[in-house]
Amino acid sequence: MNTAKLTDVVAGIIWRDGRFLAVDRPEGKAMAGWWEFPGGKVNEGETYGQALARELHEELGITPTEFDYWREKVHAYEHATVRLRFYHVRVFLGEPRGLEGQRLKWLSPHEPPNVPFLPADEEVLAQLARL
Ligand SMILES: Nc1nc2c([nH]c(=O)n2[C@@H]2O[C@H](COP(=O)(O)OP(=O)(O)OP(=O)(O)O)[C@@H](O)[C@H]2O)c(=O)[nH]1
Ligand SMILES: [Mg+2]
Repeated sequence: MNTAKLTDVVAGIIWRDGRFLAVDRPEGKAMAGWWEFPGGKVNEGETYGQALARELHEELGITPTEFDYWREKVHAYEHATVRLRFYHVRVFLGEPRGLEGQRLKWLSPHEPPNVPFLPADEEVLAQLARL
């Protein structure tokens, strides 16, 4: 694995009433049509927490106020190897909206998602179901 090209990504598992938020990747983005946890690439000079708050604000218009690091997952795609850091977001301000044209779904961790999640997320979903 080429770790020199590791891309750091943060993603939020945003909880409400026992469900978490899934979004799809809109046309124009790499891997459009796949579903994921909202988030994105960490910028230089940013902490992971700052990156998470920025991405959730850019993509959904919300401000996370209570979140905890959960686990990481390294996955090699053809174009890049990503190191995903997942956070449980328990409390946030604002109502999530798909500001980049994403569709939103609140999913139960105990039911099959019935939408195609990014390959790197499959193991994460399976672990969520066991929490
Ligand atoms: N946000 C997010 N990205 C994921 C997940 N799983 C996963 O493999 N990725 C990968 O992580 C990488 C970065 O995510 P991103 O495209 O959201 O980055 P970004 O918001 O900064 O987008 P941009 O590059 O268009 O500005 C992509 O290669 C994406 O495929 C996930 O659950 N959430
Ligand atoms: Mg993103």
